[in-house]
Parts: sequence; C-alpha cells; structure tokens
Amino acid sequence: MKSLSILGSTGSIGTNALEIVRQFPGQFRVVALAAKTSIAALAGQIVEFSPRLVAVIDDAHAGQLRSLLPADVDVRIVTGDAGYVMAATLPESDMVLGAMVGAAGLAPTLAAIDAGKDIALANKETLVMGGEIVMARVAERGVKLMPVDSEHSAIFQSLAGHRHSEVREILLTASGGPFRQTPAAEFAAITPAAALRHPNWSMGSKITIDSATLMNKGLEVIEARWLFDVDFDRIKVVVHPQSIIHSMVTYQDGAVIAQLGIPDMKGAIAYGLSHPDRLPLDMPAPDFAALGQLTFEDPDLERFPCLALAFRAGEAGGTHPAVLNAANEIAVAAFLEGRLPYTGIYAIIDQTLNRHRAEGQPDLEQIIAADRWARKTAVDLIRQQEC
Ligand SMILES: NC(=O)C1=CN([C@@H]2O[C@H](COP(=O)(O)OP(=O)(O)OC[C@H]3O[C@@H](n4cnc5c(N)ncnc54)[C@H](OP(=O)(O)O)[C@@H]3O)[C@@H](O)[C@H]2O)C=CC1
Ligand SMILES: CC(=O)[C@@H](O)[C@H](O)COP(=O)(O)O
Ligand SMILES: [Mn+2]
Repeated sequence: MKSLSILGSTGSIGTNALEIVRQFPGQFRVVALAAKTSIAALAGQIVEFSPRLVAVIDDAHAGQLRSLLPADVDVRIVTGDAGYVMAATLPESDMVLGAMVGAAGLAPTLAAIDAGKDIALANKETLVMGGEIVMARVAERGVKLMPVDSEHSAIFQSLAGHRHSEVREILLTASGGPFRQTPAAEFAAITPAAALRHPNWSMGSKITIDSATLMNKGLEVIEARWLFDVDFDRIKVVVHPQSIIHSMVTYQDGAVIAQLGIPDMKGAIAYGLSHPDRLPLDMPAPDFAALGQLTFEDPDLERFPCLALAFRAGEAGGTHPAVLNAANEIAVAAFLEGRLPYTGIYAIIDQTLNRHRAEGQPDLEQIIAADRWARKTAVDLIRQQEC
C-alpha cells in the first residue's frame, strides 16, 4: 500500500489521480491533499478519501472548507505556503504527486525531496524554474522522481533498459495545438474560448493555452533537458497531430524507441505512481486500423515563436528559464481575462526576457527573486499596453 500526498488534487491531473486511487484501493491511500480555492470539490474529496491533512491557500478558504465538512470528519486543515509544505512532507506519506499548476509547485516539491519522499511530477514549471537544483537534490537524497508529463513518461519508458551514452536524440512530440493550420493573419483575433479547445487532450486552462502557443512544448524541452540530462541540441520537437506517439528516443544506431497510447493522462499518472509495476487499467490501446495514419511535420517557429523563445531561454540558462516561465504565467492569465491578445503572450515574454539581467549559476533565492521580478515586469508591460 502506497501512501500519497496529492498537491493540486482538484485539478485535471489531481482528479485523474484520485480516479486511479478509487480504482485501486488496495494499492494506494491518500494521506494529504492540497488545492487553492476549489473548496466544494475538496470537501467531497476529503469525505471520500479521508486524508489526515489538507492544505488550502488561506484562512478564509480553510474556514469555508471546515463549514462544508460533516462534524465527524477528522482532518487537519492547514494554510498557505507552510501548509503546502506540510502536505508535501507529512511523515505518513511515501510519494508526493506534484500536480499544482505554475511556480507554486516548486517549494513544496523541493520540501518533499528534502524530506525523502518519492515524487511523481506533473508540475513542469518546477523543473523549468529550478531543474538543476531539483535534480541535484533528488540525487543527494536518493529519492525517485517519476515524470508524469505524458512526453516525459514516454521518454522515461523509451530509455528503460538502454544506455544513456548510446542516446542520439530525444524526439518530443507536439500535437500542434488548435491553431496548427491557422494562418498567421488570423492570430491577433484568437479568443480564449478558441484557444481552450485542445484537439486531443482535456487539461487545465493554463497548460491548454500553453499548448495553443507551443510554449507548452518549449517548457517540456527544458523539462526534458533536466530530467534526462540531455543538452538542448539533442532535443528535437516533431509535430504529431494525433497525439498517439507520446515521444521517442533515437539511439546511435538509428533505432527509434517510442511509447504509444491514447491521449488520456491516466496512463502516465498510473505509471508514475506504480512504477515499476503496470496497473491493469481500464484503458484501450490505440486502434491503429481505425486511426489509419500517424503523421508528422516540423513545428512552424514563425507562427509559434514561443517555442524558439523557450529554446533560447533554456540554452541561456541561469535565471532565464524562470523569467520565461513567470512572464508566461502572467501573460496567459491576462489573455484568459481578455486583457491581452493571443499574439501579446509572445510579445510580453520576449520583452520581459529582454529586460532581464540574468544570474549565471543561481541559487534558489535568486531563482525566486527572478520569478518575482519577471511577474512584476510582465504585469507593468501589460498595463502599459492597456493604456
Ligand atoms: N492536465 C494535464 O493533462 C497535464 C498537466 N501537466 C502539468 O500538471 C500541472 C497541473 O495541471 P492541471 O491539472 O492541468 O491544472 P489545473 O488548473 O486543472 O489544476 C491545478 C491545481 O493546482 C491548484 N493550484 C492552482 N494554483 C495554486 C496555488 N497557487 N497554490 C496551490 N495550489 C494551486 C488548483 O487548485 P484549485 O482547483 O483550488 O484552483 C488545482 O488543484 C501543471 O503544471 C501542468 O503543466 C502536465 C501534463 C499534462
Ligand atoms: C498531456 C500532456 O502531457 C500535455 O502536456 C500535452 O502534451 C499537451 O499537448 P501539446 O502537444 O499540444 O502541447
Ligand atoms: Mn506534455
């Protein structure tokens, strides 16, 4: 029986993870949950899964949560950054699923590693911001870090049983998003509703917008660089609109090993939680005859410049990736609120990066300072455009 802390339990990854726990009650139990403000959903999860501890954003939401729970429910409710760290480091917990969205995932993930927990990591922003520090701490503490992001789970599976020294390159597949075939002239008029219609995956709103700009793939390139210790010049992106091949590894003899499956995150989440076992999921394999064909194309960096920007920030290193990530979070939120056009997402990140004075080999404090600076800079830039 594995005891889990699920950070981001009310989100897309979190609820899929709880569905797996529901299906395999003999394998997993939930000891801690964390969310931000989705209090009604969290109350339902507490009643169903009986965690010992739950973390929410602040005292007001803790009060709301307590008022929704039946009087006989015995759960400790904690709040804020310290509360998220408590959920991540609970002594009873064996593994922490990092499924918060955004930079908020970094501190609890590091705390969990320091506490000796195994990690199943969906929160790619953690590795974009602090990949070098995170991987060093994983090695120091000797904990397991399982990738949950579908491409990285596929790469992990495609690397198994092979020598790192024999890898030629990593091939990250990208769906291309909802605007793969949209002419650039139409980009300025793209609405949040259109950008939220991902062709293949059902996900939270931030990552769905990232998929629509191809920033998601850029963040994943940086994530792969740290997870698999491969330089940027050996990570390639290939657009594969069917999202059946989740990613591939090319070896020095030209052989390509891939992992395939239908686009359903329960596969990657279950593998991350249960490795080295494979759970008997109620999950169909792809029907290849029905699919007919799997197709591939190069990404169009002219129409999707966020991907090139992420490669540049990754290669520049230091605090650049944290700045890229923070400016992207601010710009995506502004786009979703209707305060920034789709094309403004790239513009704001680019302008923020251009103003950044980078730290070469940053420690955690410097990364957090760069994140704060980039948020403020991006907010100011968006305000100036609104005037
Ligand atoms: N969805 C997917 O299929 C995939 C997601 N990922 C990655 O997994 C992570 C989660 O994505 P997804 O599940 O789609 O996101 P969602 O937006 O669906 O869920 C986010 C979760 O994080 C919580 N949360 C948000 N902000 C904070 C905060 N500041 N502090 C604490 N908790 C917070 C939310 O709580 P509340 O509900 O209360 O707001 C919610 O539980 C992201 O990093 C994403 O890139 C990677 C691959 C696939
Ligand atoms: C499911 C998952 O892992 C997402 O990150 C997915 O990859 C998004 O699809 P895109 O390839 O469109 O970014
Ligand atoms: Mn992915």
